Amino acid sequence: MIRIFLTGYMGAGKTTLGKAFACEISVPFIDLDWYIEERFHKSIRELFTERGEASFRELERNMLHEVGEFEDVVVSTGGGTPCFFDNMEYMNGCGQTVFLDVHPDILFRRLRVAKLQRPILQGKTDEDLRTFIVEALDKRAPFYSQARYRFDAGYLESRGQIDESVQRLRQLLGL
Ligand SMILES: Nc1ncnc2c1ncn2[C@@H]1O[C@H](COP(=O)(O)OP(=O)(O)O)[C@@H](O)[C@H]1O
Ligand SMILES: O=C(O)C1=C[C@@H](OP(=O)(O)O)[C@@H](O)[C@H](O)C1
Ligand SMILES: [Mg+2]
Repeated sequence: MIRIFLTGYMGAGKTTLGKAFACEISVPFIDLDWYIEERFHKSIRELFTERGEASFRELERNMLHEVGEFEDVVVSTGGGTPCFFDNMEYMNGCGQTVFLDVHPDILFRRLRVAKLQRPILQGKTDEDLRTFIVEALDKRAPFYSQARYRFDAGYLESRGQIDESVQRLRQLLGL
């Protein structure tokens, strides 16, 4: 049985790599954000706005427990998932956890063009965004570092790099 959780900051590549990796090893893929959006018929952005973050985190935990029961699955979590409740402990208890480690400069480059979909980054100037990423990584590091594996996901800019990363992840996990 294969149950893998990909964790890491926004823009680390959890969705991109998770999807390609699951396809490569022929295991169903679940992106926790998409799973939540389908279940509630709302975007993550709407759920944040309507309920507030605390309530979003509760439903995120509930949905994590739901997908954590699936057998043979690659799950891409949301960037904040490991940092609330005992979510990290839960994931370590039922599957293999991977922290996608990416340098803040690369995260900044990716997120400045993809911040609209992410409620937490809304309305930030470039300067704000850079500082915000560095500070958030500092706060979240104690959670991400509890993942069993650490993977350098700084190379996802082209199809070729994604393929190469998929193979590297495969080796890391011995699959
Ligand atoms: N070459 C690139 N140039 C700009 N943005 C990129 C590039 N590659 C990926 N991104 C962006 O970086 C983010 C990383 O991918 P994603 O898999 O969504 O990360 P995560 O799920 O960890 O938040 C995406 O939002 C994507 O739009
Ligand atoms: O870091 C966070 O707190 C969040 C990350 C997002 O997922 P991605 O990391 O896939 O962008 C999404 O769950 C939500 O916007 C909150
Ligand atoms: Mg994602």
